[in-house]
Amino acid sequence: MSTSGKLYFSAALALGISIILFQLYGRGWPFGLDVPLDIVNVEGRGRGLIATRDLPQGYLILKENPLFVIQAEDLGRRLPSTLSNLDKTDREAFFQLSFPSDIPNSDIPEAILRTNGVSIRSNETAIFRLLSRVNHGCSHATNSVLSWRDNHAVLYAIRPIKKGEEIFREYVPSKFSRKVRRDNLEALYGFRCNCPVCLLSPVETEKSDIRLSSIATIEAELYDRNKLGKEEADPKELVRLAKRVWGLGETEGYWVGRGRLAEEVSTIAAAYHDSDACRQWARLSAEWYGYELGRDSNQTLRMIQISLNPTSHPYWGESRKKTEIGGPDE
Ligand SMILES: C[S@@+](CC[C@H](N)C(=O)[O-])C[C@H]1O[C@@H](n2cnc3c(N)ncnc32)[C@H](O)[C@@H]1O
Repeated sequence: MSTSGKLYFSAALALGISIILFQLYGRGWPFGLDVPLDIVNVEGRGRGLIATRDLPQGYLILKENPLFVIQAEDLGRRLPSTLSNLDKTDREAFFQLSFPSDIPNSDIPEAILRTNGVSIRSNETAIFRLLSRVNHGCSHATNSVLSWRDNHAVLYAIRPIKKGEEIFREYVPSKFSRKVRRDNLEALYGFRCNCPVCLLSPVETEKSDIRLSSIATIEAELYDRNKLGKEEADPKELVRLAKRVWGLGETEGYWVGRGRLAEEVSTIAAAYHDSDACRQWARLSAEWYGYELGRDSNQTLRMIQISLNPTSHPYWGESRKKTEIGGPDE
């Protein structure tokens, strides 16, 4: 090979290796974002992420390693050493994240952490370059779900997202009236929610509030596990409640938690010995866990396993009564 050929080959090899390393370490494409997202200013919410093309339901929008993970307690002592252990690029990325404007300089690091920290396990908070840019959206504004795997976070599209749409996730559950949601967010995160659902007209807000409050009340009753298998529990009534929640969620456009809801009904079916219903509800649950948490998530795989073998359900035959529950379409 000629000298110029060797040079050309080495340059191409070096470029290839650097691209692979960037991908592996989740830093993204060196000349821009390697994800179908852009960071833009959004009215009333600072900066946010928008989709740069249509994303289908269940799409893995982002998979990201945190800049760091920190124990939530005793932050004042841990944060300075955590930041000084970061390399220069990561430290700069941290200081580019947002924080309230009225903060004295000495409090900025902690303010950045509080504004952008994502709770990943009980008592652990993580900071991300990109995921920390996702704004909160209540109810049907939420179009993505963030979950934590062993050492990285994933963000899935819970519904199809159009090119130019902002990506929202729930910082806290939003099955409350607008006033309660906004007060919660203000108390916990220090901002007044300006998501599209909180900006609905008073008439639309009232309708949405009624649906969300009903979902919360009915779910609380449904998830009261003690009811399962008790003599007084009426499995058909529990399934009716689950279908009611599903229907209200459909009208509201609020789909977060459908994997768990369908799993609950598969559990009722298992407890009351209805293998057909258990199989069908477990299949539905696997489908929705797939959208929310990924098709390779433990939850999805567990529900696929149950759909293949309903009697392997841990609650199989828990009740002495045998009852036909019926599938999702009945
Ligand atoms: C994790 S950061 C999200 C990214 C941030 N908007 C930015 O400019 O980098 C959280 C902060 O964004 C703003 N924010 C997020 N969701 C919001 C919403 N629904 N309404 C108003 N502000 C919001 C608040 O200032 C909040 O403290």
